[in-house]
Amino acid sequence: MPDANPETAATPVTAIPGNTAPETAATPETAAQPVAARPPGLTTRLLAALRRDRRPPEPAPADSSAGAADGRAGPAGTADREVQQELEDGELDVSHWLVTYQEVAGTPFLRALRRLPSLLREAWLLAWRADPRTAAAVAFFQVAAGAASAVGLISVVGVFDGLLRAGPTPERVRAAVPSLLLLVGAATLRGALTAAAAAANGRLSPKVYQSAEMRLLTLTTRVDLTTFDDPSWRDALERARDRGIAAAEMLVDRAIELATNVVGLAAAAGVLAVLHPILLPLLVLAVMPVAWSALRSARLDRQRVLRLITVWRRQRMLFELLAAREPAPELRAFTLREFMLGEVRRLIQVSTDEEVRVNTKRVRTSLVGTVLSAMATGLTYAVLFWLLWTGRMELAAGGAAAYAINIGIGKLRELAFTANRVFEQGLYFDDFRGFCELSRLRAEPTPDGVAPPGFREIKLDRVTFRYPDADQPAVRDLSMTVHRGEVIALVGENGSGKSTLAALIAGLYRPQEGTVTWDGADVATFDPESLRERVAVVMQEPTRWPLSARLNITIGRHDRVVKIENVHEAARAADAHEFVMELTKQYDTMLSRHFKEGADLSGGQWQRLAVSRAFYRDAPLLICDEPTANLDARAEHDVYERLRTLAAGRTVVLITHRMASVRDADRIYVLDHGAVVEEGDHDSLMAVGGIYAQLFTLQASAYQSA
Ligand SMILES: Nc1ncnc2c1ncn2[C@@H]1O[C@H](COP(=O)(O)OP(=O)(O)OP(=O)(O)O)[C@@H](O)[C@H]1O
Repeated sequence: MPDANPETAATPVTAIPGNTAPETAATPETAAQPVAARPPGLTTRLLAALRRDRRPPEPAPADSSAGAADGRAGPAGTADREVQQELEDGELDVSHWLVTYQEVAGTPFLRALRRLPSLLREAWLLAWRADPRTAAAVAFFQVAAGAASAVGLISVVGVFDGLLRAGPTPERVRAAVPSLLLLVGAATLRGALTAAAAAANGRLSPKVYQSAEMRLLTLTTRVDLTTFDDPSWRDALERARDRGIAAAEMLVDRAIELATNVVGLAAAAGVLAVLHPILLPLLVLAVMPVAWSALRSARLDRQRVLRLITVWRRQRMLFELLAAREPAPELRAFTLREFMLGEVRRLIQVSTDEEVRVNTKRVRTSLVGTVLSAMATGLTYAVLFWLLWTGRMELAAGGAAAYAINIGIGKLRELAFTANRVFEQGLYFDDFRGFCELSRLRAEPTPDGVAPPGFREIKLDRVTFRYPDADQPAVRDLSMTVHRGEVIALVGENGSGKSTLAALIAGLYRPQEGTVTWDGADVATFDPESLRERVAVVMQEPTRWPLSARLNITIGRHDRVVKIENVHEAARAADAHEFVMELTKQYDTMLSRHFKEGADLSGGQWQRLAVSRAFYRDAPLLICDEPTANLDARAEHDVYERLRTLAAGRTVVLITHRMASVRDADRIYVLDHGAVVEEGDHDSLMAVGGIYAQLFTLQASAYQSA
C-alpha cells in the first residue's frame, strides 16, 4: 500500500545500507532553530485564534490591528509562544506521531532486539488470519529459497576444490564442472523460489491490510455511542487509523524480509562454520561497523522526523484546506490564495533545509562507515590469509570462505536494517493492538432479548445519564411515560438535555442510573440492533450521505425491496419530491459534488430528505430532533401537518425551538438542566404561566412585532 501520510511519504525511511558514520546527532533543540527563527506563520496564528475562540473574550491589545494588518507582527508575534504553550498544555495535541518516534529514537538496540521474537509471532498471526494458505506458501518458498542458497554456497566449495587441486588445467576444470552445474541449478532454483515467494507475498500483503482495516472498522462501529465522546478512545482510533493499519501490513512484509535474511545468513554461517569455526566471529566483526552505521543512520532519520513532524502536520492541514471544497469560496472571497501559498512555501522551505542538512550528515556517516567497514573486512581477509599461509585451511576452502564471507556480510547488513524496521513497525502496530483491545472493552453489550414489534407505552424511570468526562449529568433523575399514538414535544433552552433524552428514548444511549422499559421490559435486555429497528430518527444534523437521492431515502430501510411508489410517498410526505424531480437525474442523482453529474442540496433540502428517510423507515417510534430548523415557513408547516397524520398509530417525539409547532402536541415536557420542570398540554402550561408560557409568549410577540 502506498503510504498516504506526508510524514512517511516524505520520508524515504528505508535506511541505505552502507550509509554509515559516527555523527554528532543534532539535538531537537538545535534543529528546531531554523523553524523558530522564522516569523510566525498563518497556521500558527490560526491555531492561536482557535484557542482564543474557546476562551472568554479578552481585551484586545493596543497594537492588534497593526499585527493583523501585516500578518506577522504584534499579537501574531506571540502566537508561536502561545501555540507552544498549547502543545505543552496538550490542548492542541500533536503527540501521537511524536510519541512513537521518540520511543523509537530512544530505545536501546538490545531492548529492541529482545522484542523481535514476539513481533515476529505477531506478524505470523496477522498473516495467518488474513490468508493461512498464502502465508504458509510464503513461509515455505522463503525457507526453500534459503536452502537453495545453502546448496549453492556448498557447491562453491566444490568448484574451488576442483579448480585448485594439483594436475593439468583441463582436468581441474572438468573436476569443477559438476559443482558448477550444481551451483547454477541452485541459483536458478533459488531465483524461482524467491519469485514464487514474492508473488505469494504480493497476494498476502493487501489481504493483511484489508483484514486489519476491516478489524478496525468492525470494532469502531460496534462500540457504545458514548465512546465517540471519549477523547482517549478517539486518540487511540486516530493512531490506529493513521499508522496502525499500514503498520500491520508493513510488519508482515518486514518480518518476511527478516526471515529471508536469517535463512540466507544461516546458510553462509553454516558453510563458514564447516570450513573453519574461527571465520564465524570474523564475519560478525566484519559486519559490526556496517550494522552500527546502519543504526546510526536510521537514528538520524528518526530525529529528522521528530524535528519535522509538526511542520509536516501543518503542511497537511494547509493542503487539505486549500484542496477542500468548503473553504474554497472563502479562500477566493478574502483573496487568500497567495497568502496561503506563501505559508505552504515557507513550510516546504523549512523541511527542505532540514532534509538537506540531514542528507549531508548521512553522507558523511556513510563515508566513515564505509572506511571502517573496509578496514574490518581487510582484517577478516588477513586472518583468512593467515589460515591459508599457516596451512590451517586448504586453498579451495579459502576461496569458498571468501565467497561465503562476502555473502554473509551482505546478509548481516540487511538483517540489521530489517530488524530495525520490524521494531519500528512493531511500535505502530502496538497502537493498532491497543485500539482493538480498548474497543473490545467498549463494545456495546448485545443481550439475547429481541425488542417486541411495537409497544403500548415506553417508560423512563428515574433515568440519569452523564457523558464521559462531563461534570454534570445531561439528564438527571428523569421519569416520563410515552404512550402509543401520542405526539410528545420536548422544549427547553439550548443544552437543557432534549437531544440526550431523545437518544435515551431511542436506545442510542444507555442510562447510568434508572431504567427505560417497553411495556415493562427493560430495554437493556434487548439486542440494541433489534430495538433500533423499531425507531426512526431525524437527527439534528442529518448525515449528508454521498449517495443517490433514492438511496438517501431508502437506506432508512435498506433491507426492504425498493418500490418506487413508497419512495415517492415518503418524499412527498416530507416535501422533498418536487425538488428531487428537478435534479438532473431525479432520484438517481448522486448527492455529492465529488461525483460526475453530482448535485449538492441546500440545508433545508437535506433536512427534507432526512425526514423522508425517517418516514420511509416506517417505525412505531419516530423521533424528530429539530426536523424543520432549516425549512422555510411553508415547508415547516407542511411537515408538521404530515407528522400529525403520520402519528396515527405511532408515537412521535418532537424536539423544536419553534413553540408554534408544539402547541398541538398531546403532551409537552419543558426541560431545564436535564430535568423536567413543567409537563402538560399547551393550554395547561400557558395557564401555569411558567417557563413554557414565557417562551411561547416571547416568540409570539416577536412574530407580532415583526
Ligand atoms: N457528546 C457530548 N459530550 C459531552 N457533553 C455533551 C455531549 N452532547 C451534549 N452534551 C452536553 O449535554 C448537555 C445536554 O445537551 P443536549 O444536546 O441534550 O441539549 P439540547 O437541549 O438538545 O440542546 P440544543 O437545544 O442546543 O440542541 C449540554 O450541557 C451539552 O453540553
